[in-house]
Amino acid sequence: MTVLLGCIADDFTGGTDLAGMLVKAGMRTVQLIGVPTEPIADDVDAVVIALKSRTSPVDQAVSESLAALRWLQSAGCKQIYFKYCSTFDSTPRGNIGPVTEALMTALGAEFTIACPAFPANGRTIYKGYLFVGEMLLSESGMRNHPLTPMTDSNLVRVMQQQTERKVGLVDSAVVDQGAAAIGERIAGLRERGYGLAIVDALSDVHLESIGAACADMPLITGGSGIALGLPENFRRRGLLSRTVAADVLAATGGLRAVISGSCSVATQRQVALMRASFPAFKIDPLLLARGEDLVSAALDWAGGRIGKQPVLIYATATPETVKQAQLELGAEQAGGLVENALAEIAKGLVRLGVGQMIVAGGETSGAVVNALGIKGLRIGPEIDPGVPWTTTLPHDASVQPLALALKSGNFGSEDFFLKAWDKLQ
Ligand SMILES: Nc1ncnc2c1ncn2[C@@H]1O[C@H](COP(=O)(O)OP(=O)(O)O)[C@@H](O)[C@H]1O
Ligand SMILES: O=C(O)[C@@H](O)C(=O)COP(=O)(O)O
Repeated sequence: MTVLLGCIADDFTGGTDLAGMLVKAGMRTVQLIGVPTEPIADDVDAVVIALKSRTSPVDQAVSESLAALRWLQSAGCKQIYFKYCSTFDSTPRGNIGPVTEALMTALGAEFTIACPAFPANGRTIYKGYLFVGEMLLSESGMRNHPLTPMTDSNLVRVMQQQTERKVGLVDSAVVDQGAAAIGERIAGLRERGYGLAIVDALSDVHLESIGAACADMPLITGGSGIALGLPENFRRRGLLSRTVAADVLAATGGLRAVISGSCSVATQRQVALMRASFPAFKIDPLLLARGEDLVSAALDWAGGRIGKQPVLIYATATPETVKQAQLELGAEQAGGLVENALAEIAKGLVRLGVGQMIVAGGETSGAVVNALGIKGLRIGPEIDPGVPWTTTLPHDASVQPLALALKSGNFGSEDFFLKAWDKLQ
């Protein structure tokens, strides 16, 4: 088996976002949860190893990323991709800079790019400044993120704080001119001692040009956007088929459920719409803290209702309600209580016969995937930009695959929880 592209993602939903982009562009892709201990299937063009390293201590993020790199190198990968968030989520110390630097050193890479742009989801970069929709990153909701508040939109500055290597810029005027011009600018930067460049991108055409310009780089770093242009590089070299369908999943069946622990604006709208016409059960961290057995209550409730239509179990709440819970319990304890409860509920739902499940929220997805003991996911068709359907890789041939959609808090249209099922066979 030779895997063409090896990817390291700093969280689980970010991993499926990237994997979905690769599948959309024609690469058969699996996402592995952590560094695998067992061999993977032969029919795979790209592997994403999903870590939970976005906010872990720098040393831990670096050592886990290097362990992932070693596995990807042993699988024969021709190029390595480090995936982080399209809003460049990181603390001033890292982990984007230190992990990038460690991967560059291990790969002997003298230069790489950093490009979190994802225009389809409103993340664009202009003159090195990251925009979220109409707003600068530092004016968006990300300025209040509990773990990685982003208060500077200038990515050259942000990245330079996190790395010893000199950080430059490939601006949109150059990117507009296409791959050859980007390559020339990069060569110029390298001559002047730069080791990294933030690359502007405002459109998918830009992403494709950037992908083409990076064909020979041992390491690429970014959000999922620039993955759009990479498969074509492998096709041009005759390494990737133009005809094999990449998004085919094993058939799944069973009951349907949505679990939501995300309190992001997009998820709040999605939960409100689903609650209006489907059975819904709310998880309140304050009741959990008082020792109420909401896991059994939710499963008893679901057992009586779940059938032809999906059910929703959610902790999603407004910022005021979340703040109140955090004041009483502490942010970490409130989050942990909810994550544990939702993960136990996910296990119970599978026992009840759920075979198709949507999970909303990055941390929530991590908790659910770990509780279900999932080792890997085969990536299928896109539901909305950044969110594909996946099916669990069988760890035992007798176990039916589970269809899972791991939705980043900020992704997906308002009717995401209603329409997603139509994309399953
Ligand atoms: N009602 C609530 N009160 C306090 N914390 C909550 C509540 N609902 C969810 N949470 C916590 O908020 C965090 C949401 O993070 P996450 O799942 O990553 O979503 P997103 O992708 O939107 O950031 C989780 O730790 C979750 O347990
Ligand atoms: O690049 C992105 O925006 C996403 O793939 C991502 O990483 C989102 O993280 P969460 O919001 O924590 O799910």
